[in-house]
Amino acid sequence: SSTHHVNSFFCILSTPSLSGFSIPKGTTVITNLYGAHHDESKWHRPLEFRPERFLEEDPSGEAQRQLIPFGCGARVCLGETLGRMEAFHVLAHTLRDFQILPPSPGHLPDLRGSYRFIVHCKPFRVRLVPWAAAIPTH
Ligand code: HEM
Repeated sequence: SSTHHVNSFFCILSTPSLSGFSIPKGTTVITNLYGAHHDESKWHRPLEFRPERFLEEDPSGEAQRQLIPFGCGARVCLGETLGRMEAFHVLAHTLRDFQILPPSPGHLPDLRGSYRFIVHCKPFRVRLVPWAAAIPTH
């Protein structure tokens, strides 16, 4: 959920305190999106792969309250609508047309990211098998 490891850098112009912390004018502040998305006080077992937590009907509602991959507030990502639309279309079309399989059975990618300004996953291979090839026609 955090492709951006951190948000933009903000320079404090006049706010004397933020969430109870005094921050001197002129301080550069970098918010930690990865930290916000892995905070155990906000997410139930944040490191566990449970995609269902992002469904609207998830009873805990944690993702609805805590997920901020595009940042928030005055400097929220300007491309959020486009980004969401693109991600939806690319994923939906890929999953509609292909089965995504590991290169060999049980050979799964390493899910640990490589953390720079943007989180990258380590290079891995998959096999894209067209559904048409898997479904007999008669
Ligand atoms: C999955 C795709 C994307 C993600 C996860 C993403 C995430 C972010 C994040 C976290 C920020 C910083 C927000 C903050 O500091 O509070 C940001 C800023 C920004 N993003 Fe995106 N973004 C995505 C796609 C795009 C696209 C497609 C565009 C443009 C077409 C775009 C344009 C911008 C701009 C202009 C800003 C700076 C806004 C500002 O500082 O006022 N982003 N984005």
